[in-house]
Amino acid sequence: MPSNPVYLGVIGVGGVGNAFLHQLAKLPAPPSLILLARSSQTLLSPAPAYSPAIPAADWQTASATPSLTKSGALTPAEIVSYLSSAPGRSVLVDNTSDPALASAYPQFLKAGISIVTPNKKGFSSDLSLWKDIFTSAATGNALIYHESTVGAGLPVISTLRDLVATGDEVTRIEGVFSGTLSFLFNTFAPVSGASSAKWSDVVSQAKDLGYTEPDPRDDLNGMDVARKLTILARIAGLEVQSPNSFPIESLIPAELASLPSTAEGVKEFMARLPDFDGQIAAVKEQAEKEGKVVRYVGSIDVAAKQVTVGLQKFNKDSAIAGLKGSDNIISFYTKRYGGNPLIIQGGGAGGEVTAMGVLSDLIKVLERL
Ligand SMILES: NC(=O)C1=CN([C@@H]2O[C@H](COP(=O)(O)OP(=O)(O)OC[C@H]3O[C@@H](n4cnc5c(N)ncnc54)[C@H](OP(=O)(O)O)[C@@H]3O)[C@@H](O)[C@H]2O)C=CC1
Ligand SMILES: N[C@@H](CC=O)C(=O)O
Ligand code: NA
Repeated sequence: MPSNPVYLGVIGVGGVGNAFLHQLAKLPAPPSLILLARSSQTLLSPAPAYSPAIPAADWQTASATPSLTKSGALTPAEIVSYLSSAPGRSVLVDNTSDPALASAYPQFLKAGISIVTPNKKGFSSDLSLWKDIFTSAATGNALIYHESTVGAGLPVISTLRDLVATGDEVTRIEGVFSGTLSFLFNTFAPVSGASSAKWSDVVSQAKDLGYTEPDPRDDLNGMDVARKLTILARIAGLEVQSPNSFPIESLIPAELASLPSTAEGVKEFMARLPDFDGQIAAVKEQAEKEGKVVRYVGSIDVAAKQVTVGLQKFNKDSAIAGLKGSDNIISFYTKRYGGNPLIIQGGGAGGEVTAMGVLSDLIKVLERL
């Protein structure tokens, strides 16, 4: 056993969680995976030995291993207690989008458990939670990394933190922040060639490709973009109270806006969405008449303390109009970079690229613990 062993708890085995576990298994010396949970099941390495470890690549069959302990869902307090009693430092990887787990991060951090996550909820809900997370990390001497909360694995958070830490002045951040909405508009309203794709079909495709949030309405209503901008604005120094502090343009048809936030609600939404394909087709046609394409963008004007989220029309030869697939493009305007912004571009959604951001954060934690 290494002299300073690190123990790992992973929650969530969906598109991102599954890709993360497979990437983790390929590390030359992965930390010991001792807790693996999904919504209703938990697998544990039995205490007090915290051994054997759960095989990350074979997690789907691991629950049949007699030497591992199986249980239902544990509370955050039970997970804190289990991980903090491990015979070494421990790290929680939250691959869910659960707000309740995110609001328990301070408990983990105060107990010295570091956190790595693509879950935006902890960093983009009330400002008080954001502050509590970072003060709790300092109190518990724990680390917290969340690169994949913006731009999936693209180095967006680390770049912004580096700009700020080195004393640059960030004046504006703008671009395409949603892999789902990028894919939808790039497919539905491409710059070259005509597309006969129906909006609702492309939404189903984005869901099947693992680009959407667990509830795709969180992408279509602009909230996912608003959460990402809230995170970036806070790192840039703005005290944004919540993602509802600024107007957000929703692409959800008004008739479907009050469906419940349940699995049945998602099902009904997807089933009825084709009835409203004409609404977004009209937006596309209006842009076409002007020789433009429509795209969903966001921007933060740091000096004016203003955040905007919504549709805009773009000339067909612009960088934003020409994006492909699920690409994000994020431009940082700063004092040092002057009129030519620092630009980050590439795939901004999907299990593999998001897991890469989570795993690279974990590697940083392992190096720094
Ligand atoms: N997909 C992407 O492209 C990107 C995703 N992200 C973020 O990554 C996170 C995961 O996304 P994704 O993998 O696509 O989502 P999925 O819906 O595919 O997976 C979610 C997983 O979380 C589990 N889960 C949900 N709630 C709980 C809970 N309370 N306790 C334990 N497990 C729970 C689910 O359990 P069960 O299996 O039982 O249903 C499932 O395994 C989200 O926060 C998302 O915003 C960030 C960047 C890009
Ligand atoms: N649903 C999100 C996933 C990444 O954050 C998106 O489409 O960008
Ligand atoms: Na990122």
